[in-house]
Amino acid sequence: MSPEGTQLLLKAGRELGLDLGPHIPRFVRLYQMLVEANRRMNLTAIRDERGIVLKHFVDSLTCLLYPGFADGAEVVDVGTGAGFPGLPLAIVRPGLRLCLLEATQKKARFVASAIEGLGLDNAEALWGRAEELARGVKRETYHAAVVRAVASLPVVAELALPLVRVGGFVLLQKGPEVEGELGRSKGALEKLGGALEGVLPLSLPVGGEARRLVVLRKRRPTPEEYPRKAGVPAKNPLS
Ligand SMILES: C[S@@+](CC[C@H](N)C(=O)[O-])C[C@H]1O[C@@H](n2cnc3c(N)ncnc32)[C@H](O)[C@@H]1O
Repeated sequence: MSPEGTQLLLKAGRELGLDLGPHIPRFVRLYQMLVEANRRMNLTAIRDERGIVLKHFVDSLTCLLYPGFADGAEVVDVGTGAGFPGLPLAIVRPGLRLCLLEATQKKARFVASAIEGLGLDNAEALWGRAEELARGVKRETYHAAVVRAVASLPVVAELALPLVRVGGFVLLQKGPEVEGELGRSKGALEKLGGALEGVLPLSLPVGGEARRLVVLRKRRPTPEEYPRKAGVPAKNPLS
């Protein structure tokens, strides 16, 4: 990463109230690993330095504007792709324990190698589908889930809420279009044992793009029939 990229990251971090100074070596290393991996495979669509800094690193860190992440919490990142938002969260918050879940094997392999390369002992990569994990060993295991750019709200709710313990939360990183999805998701949330806790509007540092953090609270155990089999939530969203 160039000196300009580093300065941009520091400035954006300050706008979020974060001192990223101590974490710069890891972000530089992650940047290098992403650029190198993108030469070999189609890992991420955003490939320019400014885009990686603002749209991947900083956008991921906006999750921390929600004050609910307590040290010691186990957090699952559902559909982490190349590691977002999970890797930046693991870097900046060593007290959290991140599980980065991804259905595509080559992406999960990249995330595992990034965790090793960055020396993160508070993160693990998991290759699998959320539906299968939530119907098995990881059901109602996590204190929280984070989800960015995976699917519409009812679909993501069915993937993430069953993985979270009663009392925990799901944080969805969304754009302003989520306002339209909210009205159509009440039935799905009710079926899954969840409820909308709130929507936090924010602007991405530096560029000012509009974002929304949507918080779902897990109120009751999710009925056994959810999530439905792998692929069904996306094909036939709950209503
Ligand atoms: C558009 S990418 C976004 C990746 C990352 N969250 C980000 O914002 O950069 C969506 C990812 O979710 C993964 N995914 C979709 N459905 C999934 C499921 N049911 N279980 C696990 N991963 C899933 C896909 O393989 C894909 O890598």
